[in-house]
Amino acid sequence: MESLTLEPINAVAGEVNVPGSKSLSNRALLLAAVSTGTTTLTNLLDSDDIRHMLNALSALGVQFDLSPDKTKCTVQGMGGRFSCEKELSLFLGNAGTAMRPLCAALAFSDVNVELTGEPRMEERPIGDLVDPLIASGAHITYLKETGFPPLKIQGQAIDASRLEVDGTVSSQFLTALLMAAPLLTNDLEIVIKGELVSKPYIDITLKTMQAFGVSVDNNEYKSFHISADAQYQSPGEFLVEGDASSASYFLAAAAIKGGTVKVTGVGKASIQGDVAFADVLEKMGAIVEWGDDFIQVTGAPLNAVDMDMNHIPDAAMTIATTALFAKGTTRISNVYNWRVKETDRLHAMATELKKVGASVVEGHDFIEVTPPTTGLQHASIDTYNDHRMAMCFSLLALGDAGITINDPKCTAKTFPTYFQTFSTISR
Ligand SMILES: O=C(O)C1=C[C@@H](OP(=O)(O)O)[C@@H](O)[C@H](O)C1
Ligand SMILES: C=C(OP(=O)(O)O)C(=O)O
Repeated sequence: MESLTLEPINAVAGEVNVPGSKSLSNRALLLAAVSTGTTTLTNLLDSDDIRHMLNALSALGVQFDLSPDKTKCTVQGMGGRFSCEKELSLFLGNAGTAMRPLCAALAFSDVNVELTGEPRMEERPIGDLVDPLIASGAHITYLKETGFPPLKIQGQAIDASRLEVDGTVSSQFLTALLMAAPLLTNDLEIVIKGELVSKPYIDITLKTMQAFGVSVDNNEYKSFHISADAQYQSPGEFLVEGDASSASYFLAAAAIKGGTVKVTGVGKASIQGDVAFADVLEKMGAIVEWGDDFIQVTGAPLNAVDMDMNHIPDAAMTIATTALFAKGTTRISNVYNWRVKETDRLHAMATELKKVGASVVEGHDFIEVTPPTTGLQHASIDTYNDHRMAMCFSLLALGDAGITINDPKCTAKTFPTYFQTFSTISR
């Protein structure tokens, strides 16, 4: 297997313009496809997850023009539901932001499709989305395990007026229903069962829908109402913000090493909840400066934190490796759903942190990390086909022992050029 050894880095400094947000790229592509009018998306992310969405849209007959560097895409909106006579099989890799939203949108469309993915996708739950759709008349079948992809969808117009969705495992199920709701011709009430996780991603969904002309009544994240006359209208142009989760690695590097790093493309005007990662660094002792379109961090001695990080599930992983450079025991709590993402992230993180000498407690929904007293050890880190494992553990190069990352190309899911970009802030 390919591996990459990072020698110890003496200092970090510089400026990084992060690539476009995965969450916004895939939401905006889907909404542009079902809008009336033509949309030009700029600063689109070029990565595996986005490629899967683009391939799916293309197979469904959506016309778009992608620039040679794949960061600008002009989409001809279809003005409503998908319609395709051919039977299709759409391979969506391990992209949750393609699988879940396409599942709901296609269930309401005139299509006959199978949605498939990588082996890990077949272990990532989707029953909390599919079951309420089936209960309201959609024709969806599980092709292997009940509750998991692959799926067969025989889409059709349904006249559901109320859907109940469990919010305790993934916010992407609610996101999928919200984005698909305007494809129905009636009023829809979506009611959340249990405590909704990853709430800021719902804000991304609602704000993106708003940009495409649809307002949703949000009753304190407990229920949502979409009116029968809601219809997507192209905004003409849509600028994808830089990815706030991708920004976390560069900001953490500055916090750990003591230099100053400025990340541009995302800032205090961002609609992504993961910008709150910078607040965690500040709480740990780093100095943070904000602009509308940038975040700048200057390092200082770091102290451990004990925090509920349910609101920033992706960037919270970066705190787990940053904790190796902080004084005391860091506790990241209320992150049960790390277990159902690209890998079981609680277990993977605990296993690999132990390899560098940390003391780790892996709980059902939390992790505690205490740095070793005798210095970090060099280790060969397994990444479990999880882009964030590779990116988080690159921060170990800021210690005295360096680090070896196995399968570094797994960052292609959201950040194919990660290691090149990381080297630009290394001094
Ligand atoms: O809606 C989104 O764009 C996402 C929601 C989050 O998932 P969960 O809601 O499953 O926590 C996040 O982890 C994922 O990377 C992207
Ligand atoms: C959980 C993630 O991805 P997905 O969109 O596939 O859920 C992630 O990018 O960390």
